[in-house]
Amino acid sequence: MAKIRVHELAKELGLSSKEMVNILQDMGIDVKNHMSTMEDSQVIWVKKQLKPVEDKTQIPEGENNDVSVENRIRPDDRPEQPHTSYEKKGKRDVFPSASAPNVPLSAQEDNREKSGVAGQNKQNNMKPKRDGKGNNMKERNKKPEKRLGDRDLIKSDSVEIIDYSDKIVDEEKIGGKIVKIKPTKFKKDETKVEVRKDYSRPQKKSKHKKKKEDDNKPTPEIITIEDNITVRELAEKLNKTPAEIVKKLMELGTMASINQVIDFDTAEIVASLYEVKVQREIPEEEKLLQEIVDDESQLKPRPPVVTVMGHVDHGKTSLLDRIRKSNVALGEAGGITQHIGAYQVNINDSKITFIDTPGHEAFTAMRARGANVTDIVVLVVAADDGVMPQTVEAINHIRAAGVPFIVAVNKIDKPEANPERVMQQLTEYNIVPEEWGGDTIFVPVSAKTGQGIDNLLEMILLVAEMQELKANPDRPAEGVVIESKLDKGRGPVATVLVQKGTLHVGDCLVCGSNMCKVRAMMDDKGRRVEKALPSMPVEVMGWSDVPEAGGKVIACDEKIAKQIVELRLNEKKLEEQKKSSRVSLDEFFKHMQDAEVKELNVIIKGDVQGSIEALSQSLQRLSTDEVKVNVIHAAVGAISETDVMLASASNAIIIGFNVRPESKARKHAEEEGIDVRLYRVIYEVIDDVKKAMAGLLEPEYREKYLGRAEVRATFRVPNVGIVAGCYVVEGKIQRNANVRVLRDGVVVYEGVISSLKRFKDDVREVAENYECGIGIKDFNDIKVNDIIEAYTLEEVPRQL
Ligand SMILES: Nc1nc2c(ncn2[C@@H]2O[C@H](COP(=O)(O)OP(=O)(O)OP(=O)(O)O)[C@@H](O)[C@H]2O)c(=O)[nH]1
Repeated sequence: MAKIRVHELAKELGLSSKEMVNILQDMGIDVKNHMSTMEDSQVIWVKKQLKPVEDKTQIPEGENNDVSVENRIRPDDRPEQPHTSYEKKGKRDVFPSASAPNVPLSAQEDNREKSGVAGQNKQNNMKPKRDGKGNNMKERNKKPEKRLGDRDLIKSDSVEIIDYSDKIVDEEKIGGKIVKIKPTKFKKDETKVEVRKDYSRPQKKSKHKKKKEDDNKPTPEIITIEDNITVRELAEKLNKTPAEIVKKLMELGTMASINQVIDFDTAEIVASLYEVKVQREIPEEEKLLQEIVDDESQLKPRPPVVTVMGHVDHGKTSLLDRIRKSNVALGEAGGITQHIGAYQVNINDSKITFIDTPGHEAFTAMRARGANVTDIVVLVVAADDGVMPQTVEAINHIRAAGVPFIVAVNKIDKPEANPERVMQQLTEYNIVPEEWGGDTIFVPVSAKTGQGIDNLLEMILLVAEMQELKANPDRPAEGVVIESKLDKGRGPVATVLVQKGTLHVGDCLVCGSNMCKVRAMMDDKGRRVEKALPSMPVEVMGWSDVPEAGGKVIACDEKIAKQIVELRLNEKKLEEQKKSSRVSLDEFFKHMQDAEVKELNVIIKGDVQGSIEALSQSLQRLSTDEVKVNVIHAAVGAISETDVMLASASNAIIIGFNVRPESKARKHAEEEGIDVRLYRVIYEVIDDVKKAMAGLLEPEYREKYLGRAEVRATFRVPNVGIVAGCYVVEGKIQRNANVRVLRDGVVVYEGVISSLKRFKDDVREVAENYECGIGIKDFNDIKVNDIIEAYTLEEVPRQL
């Protein structure tokens, strides 16, 4: 049965997959997601429903300047039809029908008869059956126009309808075949329409075969599978033979052997062919550790977690120190603060938690590990220096994370301070102060004198209030490791920022493949504490090993913790064997086809601002309806480790234009599997990205010269052809090499070696100054004195 996937149909109709799924579900068609498949008859019906009504003048010029042919709008020149609720203005019906939908059925019938398409109509019990027997062969053999999406429909030799309904109220002509449609809802149980592609007479089943089928176990209604399953296992679950499943997969265009592993989505599609629902088996870890869903009523306000970012020397550390010390100076018990990676301050009965490691390295490193700890960012810009490269870098990091921020204009005590200039400069990055009509809070401060610090803290609380930051304190704790170290006296120690629940001494924690029975906890002032509430940083002792910074911490039962650690250790081993699955330009198209990626995030580093801007604009202009190119960061300078971290956190590729990665960054990129591409010509970048978007990015090949042989004699070998008796004059000749035949310095043929022999023996290689017999595939015009040049093609990785 011809199938079309929802995302294919969406593409054809110029809709996003999500829109298509929604529309189909609204129409009552049973589709789960973009990978779900639809029957021919459903596709035709849907297309009819989505038929546009406007004429070509309604298509705005340049509305769709998409490069892909499928997305180009073609005017619909059919008669006007009534609007349906699913009409899309400006989108053409890409399935031009030969039949006029508004023409009465009888008239269509006539047309068909005239065109000789319809053949004998057979009444088969209550199933009106229409086939093409006796049809005009010309019509049948005529190659229909090929269009994406309906290729399967066209491919069929004939289409036969078996409709159990009383009345057929619509029909469609496909590639010379008539399909009758009953436009009822297409929910599986409701529809009774079956479309058969096979035009041959239905074969009677042999009694023997029928009996065998009867013996078969019934097809289950629902099966449960994990993320992957072998074809054999799937067959067992579906009570089918593995061969049948292999065949089904082949029909779907997937060649799989019985023992091959297929993914969940593919298995789901196969199962849907038998109308079997598929449930995902819950992973072991999820079974052990069920996520606690907090009820809205249990949530209580929690302090905001703040990170300070900005350009080097603009005063991040000074500001953090000033805030911490001024807070201690306010007479808090506990005395001198100690550095544990984060601290809390009290302002008017409210608390603010500051992450004590300034800069976007820490911020993005956390995010790269999936830990979004920051609620608010304070962007420090020195009033005497203005916006600098790292300021811009920080802005991009903040935006990529989608975190609200406040601008602290620092060093206002300096005579040369010019806060207005900072405000002006930031407008270039769409950061506009509130007093100028924008929505960003700017606070002038001096970390040196303490001026404006209280105001800054109040503004932080204000932003926090607007965010309504809440957490449930009455549940087992969850948090994140901010810093960790191996302490000589105390063993492995980690600063944990509690995010949900309350952490108690004596709790059992897991973090990665580490466990901790909390022995003792210290707050940021070095005092022992028994418990830690949400947004509170505490130093935790009792770890089995040093947990990784950025690691997620979960409190649970000790027995469960042990099982989880064991599971994770096993997974870690498997992970190491697997290759990283990060987005690379080469793989982008594959992901895109799977509709996993619709956005290509790009980081651009270049030598001069001008070329970066040009490149950035050109790349963004490549965005189409389906694929968006996002330049998440563009800056002057070498590719740094933080760029790699940002790429890792945002699943981006890095484009270096006339710059190289720093050696640390290169190493990091390799470890993380980040695609770093270096270019010297702008159009090459654009070309590659374009190709990746169109799925055409081929690896580059470089020719590697092997050697030359001179033809000294030729022999005719029966059943083989002409073989050249040669002498290797330079280098070597390899059996698997590509060759070109040179005659008087001119290439007369290029091909591959079909045989390489030393005397009577087949050999893999013949070295310089040896004789050999060379046969060239599909080439017999070899002559004495010809030169055979051998070379191989080496794939040149496009990365780095
Ligand atoms: N006059 C004046 N100097 C300041 C102020 N804030 C910081 N400084 C000085 O600026 C210099 C840099 O301050 P830091 O706090 O180290 O800056 P940073 O941004 O943390 O720098 P890195 O840690 O190197 O990125 C130091 O000499 C500070 O004393 C301020 O408000 N006024």
